[in-house]
Amino acid sequence: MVERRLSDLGLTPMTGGDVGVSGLALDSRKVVAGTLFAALPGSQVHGGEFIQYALRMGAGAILTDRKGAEIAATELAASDASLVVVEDAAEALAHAAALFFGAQPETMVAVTGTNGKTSVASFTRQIWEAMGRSAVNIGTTGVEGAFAAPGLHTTPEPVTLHGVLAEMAASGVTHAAMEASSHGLDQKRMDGVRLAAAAFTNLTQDHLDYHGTMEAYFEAKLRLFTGLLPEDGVAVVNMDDAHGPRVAEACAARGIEVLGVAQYANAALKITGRRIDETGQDVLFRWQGEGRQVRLDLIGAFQAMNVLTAAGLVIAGGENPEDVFAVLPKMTGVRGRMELAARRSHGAPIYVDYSHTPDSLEVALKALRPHVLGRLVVVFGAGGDRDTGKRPLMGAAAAAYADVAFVTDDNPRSEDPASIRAAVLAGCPEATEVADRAEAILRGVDMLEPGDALLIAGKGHETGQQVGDVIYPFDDVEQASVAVAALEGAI
Ligand SMILES: CC(=O)N[C@H]1[C@@H](OP(=O)(O)OP(=O)(O)OC[C@H]2O[C@@H](n3ccc(=O)[nH]c3=O)[C@H](O)[C@@H]2O)O[C@H](CO)[C@@H](O)[C@@H]1O[C@H](C)C(=O)N[C@@H](C)C(=O)N[C@H](CCC(=O)O)C(=O)O
Ligand SMILES: Nc1ncnc2c1ncn2[C@@H]1O[C@H](COP(=O)(O)OP(=O)(O)OP(=O)(O)O)[C@@H](O)[C@H]1O
Ligand SMILES: N[C@H](CCC[C@H](N)C(=O)O)C(=O)O
Ligand SMILES: [Mg+2]
Repeated sequence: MVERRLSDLGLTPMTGGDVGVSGLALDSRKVVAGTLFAALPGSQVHGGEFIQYALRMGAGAILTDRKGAEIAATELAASDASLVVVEDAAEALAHAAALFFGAQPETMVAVTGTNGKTSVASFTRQIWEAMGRSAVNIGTTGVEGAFAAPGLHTTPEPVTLHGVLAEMAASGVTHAAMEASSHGLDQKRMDGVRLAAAAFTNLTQDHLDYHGTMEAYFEAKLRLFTGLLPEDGVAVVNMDDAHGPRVAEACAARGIEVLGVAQYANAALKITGRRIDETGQDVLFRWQGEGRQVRLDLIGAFQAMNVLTAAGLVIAGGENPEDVFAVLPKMTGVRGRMELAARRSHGAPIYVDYSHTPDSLEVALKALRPHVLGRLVVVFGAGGDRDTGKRPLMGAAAAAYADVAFVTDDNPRSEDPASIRAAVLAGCPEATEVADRAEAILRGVDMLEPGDALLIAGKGHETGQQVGDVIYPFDDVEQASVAVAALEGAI
């Protein structure tokens, strides 16, 4: 078993010796003899409350802040475990985890923003792979690519993160693109990652339950550029977004090179034209003033922005731009993002998309509109135990950009599903309420006529419907086919 001294992890004990620790844990329930337990402040409770249990399980060292040390003062005084007290225990843990596990892929990039992180991370990995690199993307969909692991968090906590980074580096992965969620940035989950580049996609309303205000939400995202990206790193910034120029300014103030991406504003990588067709789009863009054309088999202008943002990250990571542009036509859509899930026999398509914010619902519906001759139907809901303010705004987006809307459940979690639906319906009073998601999908599919299209929004790649603490198996893509088969009698 690997043992590392506290000093090798950048930690100086206040009491006790420079002991060796055999593992790291930020959850007391995972402590075994010899572990360093990091007692971090939480949103519900301070981890200091659990120091007593960690000590009972044989923790060799405790890392915490002054408050944590105060909470467990009696137990700590009675224990011979080493105690490290720092101002910011989460940050210290992130760096300690990076040192404990040691290796990470040589080239790592990160992407933040309200929408598009998973898509950009996946396209970045796809570009690297098409260029012959051993690459992964890490985020909402787990670890995908040359190394696979299931995901729990969009940005995993540092012990899990660095454990998996070291494993993938040992197995030969050299390139990784990861999602930086606002929770992850705020909780310093990825402070120990060495970044070559970082991207910003956009900022619109989400997660105000956690951050309180849009400004605090933005500040959390900005940390990627002001706190994590080193000065020799490159920032890839969507200059069309209202917050893009602020990200660029913050980078410039630190001497960080900015590579802008845009379709409207000025930028190094700029989309200048687009022709859409049934299966995708031909995109004209300029790179440092020179025009180019690329074919993308992806639906939606936003996907072209995501692909170019990924191209920017790969270029920023040191690859030759010509080689990068040459592989862009190979990009395939990300599971559950504008995925063609099924078709009625008369041709009407059914798309599944992970839009679960007001902006992404609007973006997804607008992206489909030019492909639809008849009516655009949407089935959607809003998650429980999440930002409540976004519910009527999602309703309003559906009312404005779809012709017919069904409001249903999407992971009500601990909340009363009917009141979530009522909050959504406040924004789209003409929508039809159908509590059961399978039934809502069936009704959406049933009403499709030739020329119509259905968007099933909100769950994307998810395979469960969480009601209370129970996750029932549920897959929108599968339900789309089930509905078509049920209606057309061909299972
Ligand atoms: C709101 C939030 O981000 N919560 C995360 C946070 O928990 P917390 O601050 O609420 O923790 P707490 O319950 O107050 O406990 C404080 C500390 O005591 C520890 N503890 C707790 C109980 C115990 O018995 N022993 C113990 O040691 C906890 O591990 C924690 O370190 O730290 C925990 C440990 O890392 C996370 O598991 C937990 O994620 C929860 C489960 C969660 O749902 N997070 C979501 C909202 C999230 O992070 N989402 C973003 C993506 C969002 C997006 O962009 O769409 C993500 O990156 O996945
Ligand atoms: N660049 C973009 N601008 C606006 N909307 C987008 C963009 N990219 C994707 N979307 C929309 O947002 C949805 C989620 O996309 P994606 O999973 O890539 O985002 P994410 O940031 O990883 O989300 P999460 O925070 O839940 O992990 C998509 O299904 C699509 O509807
Ligand atoms: N990462 C997002 C996922 C939301 C997906 C949607 N299906 C929901 O449950 O709200 C969140 O935790 O807010
Ligand atoms: Mg994601």
